[in-house]
Amino acid sequence: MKKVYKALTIAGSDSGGGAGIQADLKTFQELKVFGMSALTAVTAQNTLGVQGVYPLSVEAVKQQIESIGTDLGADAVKTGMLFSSEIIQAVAEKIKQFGWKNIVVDPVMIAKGGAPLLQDEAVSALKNDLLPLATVITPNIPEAEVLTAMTIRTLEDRQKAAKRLHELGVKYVVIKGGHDEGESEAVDLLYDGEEFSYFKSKRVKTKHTHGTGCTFAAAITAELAKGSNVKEAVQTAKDFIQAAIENELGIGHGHGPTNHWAYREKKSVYENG
Ligand SMILES: Nc1ncnc2c1ncn2[C@@H]1O[C@H](COP(=O)(O)OP(=O)(O)OP(=O)(O)O)[C@@H](O)[C@H]1O
Ligand SMILES: Cc1ncc(COP(=O)(O)O)c(N)n1
Repeated sequence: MKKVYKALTIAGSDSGGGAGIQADLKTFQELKVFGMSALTAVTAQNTLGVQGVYPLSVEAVKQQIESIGTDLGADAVKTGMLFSSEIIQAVAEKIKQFGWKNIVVDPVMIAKGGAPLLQDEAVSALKNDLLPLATVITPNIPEAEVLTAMTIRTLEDRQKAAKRLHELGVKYVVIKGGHDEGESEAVDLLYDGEEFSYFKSKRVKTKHTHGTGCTFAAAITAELAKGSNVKEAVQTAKDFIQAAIENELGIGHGHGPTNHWAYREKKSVYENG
């Protein structure tokens, strides 16, 4: 029988469909991976901002993961908005219990509009409990600054931050360059503990970048689930997010979502000649 690859996202719901579990599940589907989810919080959210945050109980989070772990299993796991230290500890415990591999941690802290999606005191739980289990971590520049307690201005700063994150036990560190706005290219840096690799693309001038981080990390997760190595997975994720940003949908009145089906359409153009 044909192997079905499966990925689990442990994250918050974005009612607007551009970020959070919605972005993750759409991305998994586009990359032909069966998507499953454990919700940590429900947000009332649209392209204009976050109107409400409703965390779930630790018990509810644990039980969802338990339901998946005792039946379906997962070839890769992504974490997104985790909200509190209690939820982070429960997630870490369950990942260990089921012996899951290919763990992608997107350390979501603040939504683009400024709404906090992680409590301040939860940063140490993230560092101490979850990062040692992570295969890949994908902070943007502000998140990397919080996790390393350093200011990041130059590429050398980013390299230094990546080394610090690697010391916390993460195998591969990707520090994304979406926030490096003065540049004409969007450059993501990957550190594997020995060397740095750079993934570059043309920076798109657009305000429709809601959920880029979630989508990028979900694409890495899907590719790891299918057996790609981390470098290959990051390259596919970079191509996926570039297509999703370039082919904007232009919906909503604020910062709109990216186009999750653009990569598939672009690929089929190539494949069909
Ligand atoms: N304007 C842009 N043009 C091209 N690529 C971009 C642009 N903005 C972000 N990216 C890419 O999108 C991915 C996500 O990067 P970013 O730094 O925006 O993450 P993020 O801030 O966590 O996203 P978000 O918080 O919006 O979900 C990276 O691969 C980055 O290079
Ligand atoms: C539920 C949830 N998870 C993650 C994000 C981050 O995405 P962004 O920074 O693009 O708003 C979000 N807005 N909502």
